[in-house]
Amino acid sequence: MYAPAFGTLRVYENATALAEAGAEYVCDLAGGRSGRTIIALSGGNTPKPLYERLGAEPIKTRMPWDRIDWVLGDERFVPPSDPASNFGMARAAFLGHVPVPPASVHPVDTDGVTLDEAAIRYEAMLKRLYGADTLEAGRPLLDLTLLGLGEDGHTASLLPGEPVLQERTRWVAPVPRGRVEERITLTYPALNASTVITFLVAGEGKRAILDKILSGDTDFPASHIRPQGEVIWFTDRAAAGRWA
Ligand SMILES: O=C(O)C(O)[C@@H](O)[C@H](O)[C@H](O)COP(=O)(O)O
Repeated sequence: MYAPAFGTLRVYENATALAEAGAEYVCDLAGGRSGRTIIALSGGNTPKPLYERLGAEPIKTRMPWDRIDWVLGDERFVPPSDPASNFGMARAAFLGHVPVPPASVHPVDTDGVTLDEAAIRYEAMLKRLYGADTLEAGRPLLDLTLLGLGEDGHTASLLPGEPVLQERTRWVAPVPRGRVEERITLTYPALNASTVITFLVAGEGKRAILDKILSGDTDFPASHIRPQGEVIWFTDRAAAGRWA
C-alpha cells in the first residue's frame, strides 16, 4: 500500500461496506463528543446509502440527534421538493424520519431570493452557528464534513476553472449557471475549517481521478482540501485500484 499525498485511506470491499463503515463513523464521532456537533452533508449518489443507514436501526437510536446541526456543503438552487435538491435527498434518506429538532436542520433558503442572496443568507446562518464573523485558527467551523469527488476532480461545487476556487473571504459563494446548473457552495476557507473531512469515493469511474489526487497531483479542486484537522478517504476497492 502506498501513502496518499494527504489524508489516510480506508478501503472497503464494496459500496455497501463503505456506507456501513461511513455511517458507523458518523455515529461514533457525534456520540463521542460532549457538546454540539456540526456536520456538513454532501450531495451526489455515493452518500445516499450512508444516509439511509443513519436513519435506520441500529444506528438511528444511537445517534445523539438533539446535539447535531446538519448543514450542506453545497446545494442546487432549487427548492427541497426538486429531485436535484441535495437537502431533499438527505431528507428523504434520513432527516425526514429521525427525531431531529427542526431548528437543527439548515437547508438553503431558495424561496424568493437571488442566487447571491441565498449564499449570503447561508453564510449568515453559518456565522450564527459559529458565534463569530471571522474564522479563527484552531477553532473549526465544522466538526465533520462529508465530501464527494467528481470524475473531473471537483468536490462540493468547487468546480475546475470556476472563480469560486479563488474565493478567500466568503464562506459561501454562488456558482452561476455554466457547466452546471446554479448552485451555492461552501468555499475553501469554510470547508477547510473542519475538524474531519471524509471523502466518500466509490466505483471504478472514480479510480483515475482518485489515483491522481492521492498521488499528489494538485491540478484538481479536491487536491486543495486541507482541513484544520484530518482527511479520511473512504473508498471501495473499485475506486481505490492500486491503492487497495
Ligand atoms: O452536490 C453534489 O453533487 C456534490 O456535493 C458533488 O460534489 C458530489 O459529491 C460529487 O459530484 C460526487 O458525486 P457522486 O457521489 O454522485 O459521484
